[in-house]
Amino acid sequence: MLKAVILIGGPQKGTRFRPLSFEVPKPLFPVAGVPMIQHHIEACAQVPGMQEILLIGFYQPDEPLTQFLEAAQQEFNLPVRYLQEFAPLGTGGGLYHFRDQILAGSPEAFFVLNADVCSDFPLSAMLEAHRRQRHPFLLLGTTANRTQSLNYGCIVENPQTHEVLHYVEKPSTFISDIINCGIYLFSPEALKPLRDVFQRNQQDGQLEDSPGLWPGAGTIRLEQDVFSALAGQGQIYVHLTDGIWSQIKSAGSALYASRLYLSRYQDTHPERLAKHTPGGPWIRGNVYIHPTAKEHTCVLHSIVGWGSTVGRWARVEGTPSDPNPNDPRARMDSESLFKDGKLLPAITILGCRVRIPAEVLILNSIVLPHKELSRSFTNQIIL
Ligand SMILES: Nc1nc2c(ncn2[C@@H]2O[C@H](COP(=O)(O)OP(=O)(O)O[C@H]3O[C@H](CO)[C@@H](O)[C@H](O)[C@@H]3O)[C@@H](O)[C@H]2O)c(=O)[nH]1
Repeated sequence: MLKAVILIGGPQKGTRFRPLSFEVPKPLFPVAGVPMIQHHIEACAQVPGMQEILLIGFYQPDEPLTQFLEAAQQEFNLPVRYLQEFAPLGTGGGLYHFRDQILAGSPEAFFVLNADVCSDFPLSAMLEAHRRQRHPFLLLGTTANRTQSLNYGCIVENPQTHEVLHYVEKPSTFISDIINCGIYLFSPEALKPLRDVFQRNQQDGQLEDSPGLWPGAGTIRLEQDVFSALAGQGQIYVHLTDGIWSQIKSAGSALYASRLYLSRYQDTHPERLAKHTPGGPWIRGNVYIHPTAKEHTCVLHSIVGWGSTVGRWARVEGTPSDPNPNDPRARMDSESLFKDGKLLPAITILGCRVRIPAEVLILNSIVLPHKELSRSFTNQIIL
């Protein structure tokens, strides 16, 4: 029997996702037409023996989250429950705090997934690898180029055994081009080192300063406190993948992730892709059309918030910030909005209930919710 835990964080996280995260918590933001974590849940539900999926985070369980959980339980015929941390306990604190719930029913192993990643989730392959060796920790790893690797957890492996010999979270200089995907398979024994960190934290008192995290003993950073500490001791292994994978940190990366998932829909969900119908729009590429959308305008490389309207013959356009197509190891850059005091050209984002009149151009701009524009704008943040 297996379980899965999805780490969904909380309201202080996902600030690079504003203004989109004002309307809906980031883990529920639609990517390729469905909430971001629905892709995770679908992948977990397909693994034979999956018994339960637990979401751990520090959001208040509000209406959208409750509705999502109910719908997911029905669709996948599995318990999908939310466990709320009393404070931000870090990526490992919630796992330790809710250990009894995770281990209830004695699962053979449990997956742990960061909510803000897009992947084809090779969970069955990870399970096979785990069953061969039964090590406490199995990390999914992929490659990144030298510069971009510094934005991730970096893994030095033994290429023969795939043991993790050295792990550094977001190093300041190059360590390895193998990066941590934030997708793990843990055996029940993995909770023992978490208990050791908890007990050490209790003895040592005040934790070293970790911005945004609760300063109590219950806070555990999976990456620094566990992976770095246990690397080279025969407990942590890496499973390498060259499948699709990207982080979803900003609106630009959500758009890129949508593209990756849409390209998989041909195989996984052909019913979600728009088809050409007589008299309907001409469909080029892999397209998801929201049932409420009416097409009579040009929207490119943009995210349009709920309830927004774009007038006829208007053009809403952004500049995609996709990884360099000429570098097979390139990943999304952790984008910053400004360079040398200037707004960088990026995707256009319309917050919710924005009104764009007919026949205007909105280019490389971010429009905050509830704005009614009366003219064209280029390279602006409209407050
Ligand atoms: N429940 C809970 N979840 C949390 C907390 N803090 C973060 N998370 C969740 O844990 C995941 C990781 O978040 P970050 O702490 O922001 O780390 P990161 O910068 O995304 O880096 C992590 O992911 C990379 C891959 O995307 C890794 O390369 C890196 O090593 C690390 O694991 C996200 O899904 C986030 O919502 C917390 O206190 N509580």
